[in-house]
This record gives sequence, structure tokens and C-alpha cells, in this order.
Amino acid sequence: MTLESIRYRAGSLQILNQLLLPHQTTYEEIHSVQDAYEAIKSMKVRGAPAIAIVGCLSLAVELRAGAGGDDPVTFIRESLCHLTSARPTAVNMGRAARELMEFAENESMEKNSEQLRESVISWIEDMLERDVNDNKKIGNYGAQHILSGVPRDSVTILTHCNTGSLATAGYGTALGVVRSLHTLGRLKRVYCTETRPYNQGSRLTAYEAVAEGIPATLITDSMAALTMREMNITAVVVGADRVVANGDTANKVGTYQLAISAKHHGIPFYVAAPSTSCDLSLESGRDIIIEVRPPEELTSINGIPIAAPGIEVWNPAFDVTPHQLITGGIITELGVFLPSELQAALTGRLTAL
Ligand SMILES: CSC[C@@H](O)[C@@H](O)C(=O)COP(=O)(O)O
Repeated sequence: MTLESIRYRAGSLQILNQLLLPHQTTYEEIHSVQDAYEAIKSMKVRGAPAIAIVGCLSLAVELRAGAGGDDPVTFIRESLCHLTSARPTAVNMGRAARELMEFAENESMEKNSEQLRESVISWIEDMLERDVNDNKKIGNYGAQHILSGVPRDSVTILTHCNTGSLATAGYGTALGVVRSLHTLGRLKRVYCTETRPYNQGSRLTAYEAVAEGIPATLITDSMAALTMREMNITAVVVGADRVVANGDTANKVGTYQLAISAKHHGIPFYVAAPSTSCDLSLESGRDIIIEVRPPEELTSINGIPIAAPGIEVWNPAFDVTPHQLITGGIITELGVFLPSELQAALTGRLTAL
């Protein structure tokens, strides 16, 4: 069974409301850019690639209905600007906005409004297929790289947050690597962290693993070091919201402590992300804006209070893992690179941000 986080056909977009998972499978209609903005902000849809794809598809839905009238370029610009502001840390939406705007401006030189709308819609629709294809390449490169260190054995992976079909157009990034290992018959088990405070691991990764028959064990975030020591972990593989020029990587909060622990235990630590998650315009992770989310994500679960009333809360959604700790490599659709190799590998392949 393949989980679908995004359902799209010309003029119609639905998203699986991830706030209701794993107990309820409810698809919601996205009629407009504003609907998508709200779904992204409230995390009904989340994960760096899925955010960009849903944002852009919502624009395609509006364009198909004739939005922008005689001046679609202005409508596209304003919509993309709004969508990009929903969540600041993941770079994918910002990159898609930049590339799409450049494309729309070029097209507008020789096409009328109707033709421009059509070509922008096609550009956006291609994103779905591109993302799945890139994820399959990431899965394959990552699996081969990990297996090259253990030629005969099955492997045990530890992962964090949710980076699977629910976070992308399909297949997934870090969870795509796990999926590829499983398909090859070489995955012994994946340990997935609960991923407090929003529980993407226990709600979403666990849900994907169970649905697809991937051997998986859930642990709390605080069990990660012990799991590394006791459970013969072959590699830690996580996703990314933004990888900058020196390889420093912003990902779901808790990633940094996993990388420190992996280093202590001599376990290779991998980041799996499409090149669209890379941002060569920033030199180091210090320049990444980290989203701070509402305190209620820590102090309650499904509206039920779990913390002492009145306590102050700090809830950064992401942390930055320094490149020195990414010892396995950065797995992209172009290959696996050490942080020190990333900039040269991607230069000329990415549009400037
Ligand atoms: C393929 S998803 C990669 C990352 O976006 C993922 O690891 C992550 O940090 C998601 O955070 P989220 O806050 O759930 O959007």
C-alpha cells in the first residue's frame, strides 16, 4: 500500500490532514493559495518537499480557474511570496518560488495571459513527478552507500521525524533510503524516534512503516543514545529542511543530539535530501532562520494539557547539525557527498537563491 499525502488532478487538490493521523484518514480540499498557506502553517501538511509541492499546486488550482486575469505574473508573485512566509526554515518553498517566478517572467515575454497560465501550471504539475523520481534516486544511492560498508549483512537504521511519503510527493528521502533497503531485502529493522513535541515519528513514520510492512520499532527521543549503544545501529539517516554551503544542516529539532551521539558511538550519520533542499547562498548554519512554534505543542497533546500550567516554553521546530558531525555523507539525487564536497557538486546545478 502506498500512502498518498497529496491528491492532485487538473484543477483539484486534496491533502491528507496529517494533524488527524494516525487515527483518522481525512482528505481536505485545497481551493486556493490561502487554503494552502493555512494548511502549511497549521502543519496539516508538513515536510520540506511536501510544503513546496502543495504550495505550488494550490497556485496551479487557482490559475486553472483563471486567477490573475490579465496580469497573472503579479498574482503569481504575490501568491508565492505569501506561501514562502508560512514556514521559514525549509528552503524548498522559497527555491520553488524563485524558479517558478523566473520561469513565469520569461514566459510572459512571448505568451498571452492564458498561455502563460497553461505553461506555469505544467511547470508546477511536473514537480510531483520530479520529486518522486529524485526520492527514488536518493533511496538507491543511500542504500548502496550504506551497504558498501557491510557487504553481506542486513542493516539496522535509526531515523528521526517523518521523511516518507507523507513528507514528500511519494517514496520519501531518509525513509526512502529505509524503503530501498527493505526492498533489497537488506533491512533488519528501523528504529524511529517519537520526535517530540509534534510526534512526527510516532504518528507518521510509525504509521507509514506499519502500513507498508517495514520492520520498525518506536523509541522515545531520550532512548536514542541507548539504542545506538545496544541495538547494533548501522547508520543514522535523517532528512533536511535546509543544507547550506558548508554542509551544516537544519532538520527537525533533536537531529543535532542524534548526530553527537552517533559520533560518540562511531556510527555513520547521513542526511538524505534532494538538491532542492540545499541552499548554497548561506555559508554556514548560523545563518539559517529557525522557526519557533507555539508553546501549546509542548504543553498539550490533542488539546489535553500535559504540562504544569504557567510554565514558560521554548519550542524551536528545528536545530542545526554542524557539518563535522555528518560523517556518512549527504545523500542527494545526484549522489552521496561529504559536506566538504557538496558545494562543488551542486554548483551550476542549482539556481541562485
Ligand atoms: C523529507 S522531509 C525532511 C524534513 O522536512 C523533515 O525531516 C522535517 O524536519 C519535517 O519537519 P516538519 O516540522 O514536520 O515540517
